[in-house]
Amino acid sequence: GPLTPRRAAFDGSLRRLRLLAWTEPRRHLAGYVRQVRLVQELKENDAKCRQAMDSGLYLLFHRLAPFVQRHNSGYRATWLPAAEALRVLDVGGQPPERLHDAVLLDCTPDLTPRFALDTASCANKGALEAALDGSFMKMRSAFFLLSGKDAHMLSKGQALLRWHGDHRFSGRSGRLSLRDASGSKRTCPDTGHVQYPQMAPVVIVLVVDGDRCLLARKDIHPPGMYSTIAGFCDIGENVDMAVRREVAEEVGVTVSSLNFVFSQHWPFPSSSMMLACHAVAEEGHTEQISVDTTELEDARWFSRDEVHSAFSRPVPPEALSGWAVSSPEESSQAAPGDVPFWVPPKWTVAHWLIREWIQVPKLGLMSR
Ligand SMILES: NC(=O)C1=CN([C@@H]2O[C@H](COP(=O)(O)OP(=O)(O)OC[C@H]3O[C@@H](n4cnc5c(N)ncnc54)[C@H](O)[C@@H]3O)[C@@H](O)[C@H]2O)C=CC1
Ligand SMILES: [Mg+2]
Repeated sequence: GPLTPRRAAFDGSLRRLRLLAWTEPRRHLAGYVRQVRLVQELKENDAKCRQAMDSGLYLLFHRLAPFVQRHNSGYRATWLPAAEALRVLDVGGQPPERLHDAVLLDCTPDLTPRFALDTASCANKGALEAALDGSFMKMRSAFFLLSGKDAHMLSKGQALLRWHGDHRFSGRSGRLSLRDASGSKRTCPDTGHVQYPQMAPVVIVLVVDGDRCLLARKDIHPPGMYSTIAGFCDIGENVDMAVRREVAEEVGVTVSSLNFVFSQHWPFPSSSMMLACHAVAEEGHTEQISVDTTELEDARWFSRDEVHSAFSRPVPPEALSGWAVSSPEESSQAAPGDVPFWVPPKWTVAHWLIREWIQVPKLGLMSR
């Protein structure tokens, strides 16, 4: 029969997952309404948005690489005031009008608008880095080195800047389309056709069968890492259809029930909306996994104990740096088998889906 997605109501444990969503605490509710309404106004009013750029805060990028600074023993994202952003443009030999290339991200509780600006027009990246005392880092590295909040804002900024770079021309007329002041849409000058920034919906699912869960790896993954099943939604599908199809396609297992758990924006390789679920394997269909080897290198059942010990082992650093790879050439060269089984690092949906299952023993039975 049809699957019924349900919002899982795990007390307490779901609160930790909210770390990934960055919703404002309740006490700021009235302020929150003012915040979102201001953002909406800036999206609709070009003159007001350009004016807001003079007093905004900026995250800088260079050819989509986010600017980060050393902080304590790690790194942090840096919000520059408009005057600083203008100084950087000046160092890069660019006129102040370039500030208007920025895209609107959000605004702070004290109603300061925040933007992302790509300094790609400044050819000398090194000069900018020297002037700023920091560096432009590849997103794949920055995402895992920063706090969750910083990683989220950088991935949002990069996603929006990338979208503009990839959608410069109208799909209707082929002419250069025009962005609005906030960067929240592009309009075709001939036809008036409007395009909005897009995310691709992706389902990601931890399939469980009693006391074991199904994990898989691709050949581009670093050695030893097994993750959850994931796949892009086909056009016209809902979440349950996509989960059911992806699991059947990739590992030949059918699932009988499904809990939607949470969602996350994922910047790699471009913008995805990860819809994270737990699903229960259909009884009698769990013994033979048939792996689609065009997509996966291996898939197998892991016991709760195996997964538990994977969480308690430190992740090898070389494995971590190879995690978010996009092509086999980029992936780590260590031979498989050298590294014991480990799960994807924090800030990944896969990590939280697996952790949640470990911490809530009855999870797999919730909607049976
Ligand atoms: N944050 C996390 O924990 C994880 C995130 N992911 C992400 O989920 C996404 C989907 O996972 P896959 O197994 O690669 O998907 P998948 O199983 O759908 O296979 C990828 C193939 O789908 C096709 N495809 C259909 N629509 C597409 C679209 N809009 N963009 C790109 N390809 C599309 C392409 O032929 C592509 O080769 C990836 O972007 C991956 O980075 C995957 C696992 C864990
Ligand atoms: Mg897949």
